[in-house]
Amino acid sequence: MMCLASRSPRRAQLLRQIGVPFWVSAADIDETPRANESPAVYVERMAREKAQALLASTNEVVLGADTSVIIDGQILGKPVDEQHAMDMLKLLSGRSHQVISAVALAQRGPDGDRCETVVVMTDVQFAALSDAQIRNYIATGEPNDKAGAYGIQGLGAVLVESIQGSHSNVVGLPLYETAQLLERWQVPLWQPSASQETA
Ligand SMILES: Cc1cn([C@H]2C[C@H](O)[C@@H](COP(=O)(O)OP(=O)(O)OP(=O)(O)O)O2)c(=O)[nH]c1=O
Repeated sequence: MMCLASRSPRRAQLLRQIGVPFWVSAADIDETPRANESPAVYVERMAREKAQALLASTNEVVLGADTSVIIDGQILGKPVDEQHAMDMLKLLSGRSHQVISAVALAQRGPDGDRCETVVVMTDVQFAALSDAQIRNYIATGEPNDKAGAYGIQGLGAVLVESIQGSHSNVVGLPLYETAQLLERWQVPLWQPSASQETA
């Protein structure tokens, strides 16, 4: 059975949505971007390192993923505190930004490790937010564990005017592209036993 190398409840739910059976095991990796590393390269490297970190402990296919918000060439990860969340939401207010997610599949093999990645970008147009709206949103606690300090799948839907591209990519796992990758690796989808919780 596939291993999901992620502590994100969103990623687990998205995988269940498409009926992929999996178990969860996550390792800690250093998530610091390298000097002059482009956002797409960084996000892809993070997905790969999250998956590869588990190859020492399983022979199964491992899926790792990473999501970052990009604005003005800057990579926004998760806010470290409320001030940081406020700064991020002010920056996003009234503008469009990119959400980049990468998915990596990795597996040990007799002839060496295998790894394949896919990187997906979605444009997100934010509404113009008042300071009071930003404060109220932060007070809900939703921004805490999310790249760019918002969740499009939750209360944050109110802040998003429109998107161009994949919605699941913004939530943390681009389902169409992930399914294509899984099919190439012959990992089964649409298994009834895996999708019960979201049916
Ligand atoms: C932009 C956006 C991000 N997010 C979340 C998805 C990711 O969980 C998180 C980005 O952080 P990540 O570092 O990509 O993932 P994670 O630390 O939550 O989980 P793991 O590394 O164990 O896989 O932000 C949303 O849930 N909704 C959104 O609209």
